[in-house]
Amino acid sequence: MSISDDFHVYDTTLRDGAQQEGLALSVADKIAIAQHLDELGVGFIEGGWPGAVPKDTEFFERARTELHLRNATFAAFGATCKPGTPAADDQQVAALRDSGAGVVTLVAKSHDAHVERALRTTLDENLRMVADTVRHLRDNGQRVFLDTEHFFDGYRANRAYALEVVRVAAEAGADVVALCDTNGGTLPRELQDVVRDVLESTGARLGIHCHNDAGCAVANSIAAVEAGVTHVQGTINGYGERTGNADLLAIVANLELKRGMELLPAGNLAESFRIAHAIAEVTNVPPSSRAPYVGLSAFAHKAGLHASAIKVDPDLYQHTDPARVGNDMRMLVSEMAGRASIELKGRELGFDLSNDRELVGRVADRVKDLESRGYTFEAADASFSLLLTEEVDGRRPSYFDVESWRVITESRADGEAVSESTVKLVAAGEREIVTGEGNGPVNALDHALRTAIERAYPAVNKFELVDYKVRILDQGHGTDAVIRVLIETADGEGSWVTVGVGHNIVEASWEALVDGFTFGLLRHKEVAR
Ligand SMILES: CC(=O)SCCNC(=O)CCNC(=O)[C@H](O)C(C)(C)COP(=O)(O)OP(=O)(O)OC[C@H]1O[C@@H](n2cnc3c(N)ncnc32)[C@H](O)[C@@H]1OP(=O)(O)O
Ligand SMILES: CC(=O)C(=O)O
Repeated sequence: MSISDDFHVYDTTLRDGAQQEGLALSVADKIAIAQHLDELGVGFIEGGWPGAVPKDTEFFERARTELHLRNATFAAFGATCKPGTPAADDQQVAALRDSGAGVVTLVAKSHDAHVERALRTTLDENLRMVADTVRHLRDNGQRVFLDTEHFFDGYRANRAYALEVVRVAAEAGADVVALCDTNGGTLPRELQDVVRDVLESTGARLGIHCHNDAGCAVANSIAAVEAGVTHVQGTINGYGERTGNADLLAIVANLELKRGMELLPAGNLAESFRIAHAIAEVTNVPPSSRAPYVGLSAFAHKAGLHASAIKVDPDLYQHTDPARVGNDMRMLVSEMAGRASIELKGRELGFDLSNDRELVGRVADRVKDLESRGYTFEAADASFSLLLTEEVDGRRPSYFDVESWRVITESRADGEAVSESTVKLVAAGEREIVTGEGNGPVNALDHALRTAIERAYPAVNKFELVDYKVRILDQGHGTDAVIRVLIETADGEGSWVTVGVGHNIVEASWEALVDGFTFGLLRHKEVAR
């Protein structure tokens, strides 16, 4: 049974979410996602369409033994029986019956044109298919929910018939009839009027299933709840066919935080950020940084004026406390920063700048100047931290003095190109002249630099370049344009990003590389020698 039957949080990531372009889930992926969903505390997990999609059939088989759900109940999704076929003789209905799922969610036509043109049957036969299939599964001891496909378009075309489908399903024993905005084109006020009418006309328990084609899926779902539905469907990260389904985490956060409803087990809303990102890892679809509540940018502040108000009270520029969904407020330092942005970012990085107005102003001016030359600090916290340390201490943190570096790339007879670099520097009083080889110039410089300083600073062996991004800044200039390089370095416990800018891609990379190593040594509390 679900946590509370009064209100259903119904997740369809594994079925409708998997209908998203570019998303392909293995059975193991589906099992991993189901575990996350159960941990989050949704009431129902729609696992797929057994009998139609072989992977989904296998998922239900394996789920029976491999998953021990604490909060959720599995729902198997599938269509009503075929026209002219009794439900008891329909093979696909049999697969739903045999899936072992406690709930079967049937999809049924409720739009007359779909019945006549897509299903190619009569309106009465469709009603028979709905009633027969619901009764058959109920007799098998399963709970039945019914998704009324294209309900809102169907209601517009033929209200009496759309209502009749809801009535017939409820009378046959469907616990919930979910009204589907399948094409996602309905707007909130109209949707709310329709939901109210269906509730009054049929008395059935209603649910809502929205798609985001008009950008209104979450708003429509909330509007439906406000009109009286007690079952809401959606997907994590809004995955789904075309523009996606309603984002379930945004719906739940809105209802819990703004309507005072208790939908997840106590405290679990704060797991939203972690679970949205963990599921994105499994789907291998980069999470949208601008997703409401759980996006990395959802509570990131860039404008100086915003920061100055946030310094007084974060609520002045945030609709809710990010901690309530497990997210964090972040200050972005850029050309749009003012003194308050610098002060708050400094605090985030461990510097108390509150009493040094002049220093903060100087840092803001330097950031604006550097950004006008192509640097970006909002993505390169580590370079900003070095800049700040330089202003606070009066000198840039430095662990080695570079005399010179050079790199050549050679194309060999076998067609392979390899790079070789030489780095000359002084570290801990010793002059080092080191060569490094690599499959590219940055790789060769990385090898030479770490070899040159590893004797003085062994921590450098933990550093690894995990990401490298290049961007041409003034695209009109072609190959002599200004280049920006962002390098992400990791040490097994965390990662940091540094920036370099130059007309030469290797020069820009070298600057980012040196900053990356310098910040890493600072992070490891190495003492400059
Ligand atoms: C709105 C939604 O997202 S609903 C979920 C949709 N999901 C999917 O389609 C994913 C899984 N689908 C599949 O694996 C396949 O499409 C299947 C197995 C369901 C059907 O495959 P096929 O039999 O090859 O036919 P096809 O894919 O062309 O589907 C159309 C058939 O389904 C029938 N059909 C469509 N809707 C329904 C319904 N609600 N109830 C019963 N039959 C239906 C059509 O009448 C047509 O039948 P016909 O071939 O006998 O004329
Ligand atoms: C059932 C379903 O996924 C829809 O109508 O959109």
